[in-house]
Amino acid sequence: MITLKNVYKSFDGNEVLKDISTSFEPGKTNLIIGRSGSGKTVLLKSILGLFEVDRGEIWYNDRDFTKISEKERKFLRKEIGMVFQGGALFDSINVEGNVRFPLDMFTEMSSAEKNKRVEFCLDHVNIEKQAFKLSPSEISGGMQKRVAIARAIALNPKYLFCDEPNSGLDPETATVIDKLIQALTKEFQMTTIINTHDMNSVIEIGESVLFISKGHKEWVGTKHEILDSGNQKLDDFIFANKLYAQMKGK
Ligand SMILES: Nc1ncnc2c1ncn2[C@@H]1O[C@H](COP(=O)(O)OP(=O)(O)OP(=O)(O)O)[C@@H](O)[C@H]1O
Repeated sequence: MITLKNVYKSFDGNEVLKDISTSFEPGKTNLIIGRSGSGKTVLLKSILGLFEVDRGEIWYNDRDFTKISEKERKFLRKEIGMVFQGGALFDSINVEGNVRFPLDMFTEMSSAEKNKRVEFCLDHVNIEKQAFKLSPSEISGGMQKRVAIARAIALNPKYLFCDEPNSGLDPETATVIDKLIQALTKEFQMTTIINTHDMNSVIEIGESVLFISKGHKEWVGTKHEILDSGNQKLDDFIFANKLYAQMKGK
């Protein structure tokens, strides 16, 4: 569980996050949605500790990230997996090398143990053995995302962060990636937070959806509640997409 209490963040007097309090539960895909510039990335980076917040608390279970020492932060970071926008694989190393990378960096595992873990992770994201030796540029965009997910779960994280995980993918492949993240979240009981613009993701895997507008928390609910939220800003955001306007009869 990750819990935020009254989080504020500003840049040069420009308040980007305003009094955000919310929680993200384990075993669930927790989505953060909002217009471009609403503060989603700043929020994600603040939770990750990549930005220091001005005020407020960020709890990872019983640890307040804003209060713990740098040593404790380093330890906590090992419990976090990250899927970056665009995948961010290392192109100079092959598929299995990308997944082995965090194991080389952060564990004392033997070579055989690492091989086993790499195979386990790639198998979990349905990457076949023939692709293990290929370089990222030799595989499709959807496969690259799956390898990025395999790398993110390599250290068996308690917390998984995904920044626009299906950007640049066709809708069908995007759904495969969304469902894969959801399945892994359940299997490993991770607290997963996903930044997305994609209403299809909301409808597919929006078990908990946080809508932010101009840095404010506007609404939290499930995909089942979102079409009838009664929140005007959320309606304006959702129904800007004609398909959802039709679903609602607008
Ligand atoms: N490092 C920074 N320095 C100054 N201002 C920043 C910084 N990062 C973000 N901002 C500002 O914070 C606001 C929110 O940006 P953010 O990137 O969080 O939006 P977003 O909701 O993620 O948008 P998008 O969906 O387009 O990625 C913007 O006004 C942006 O200019």
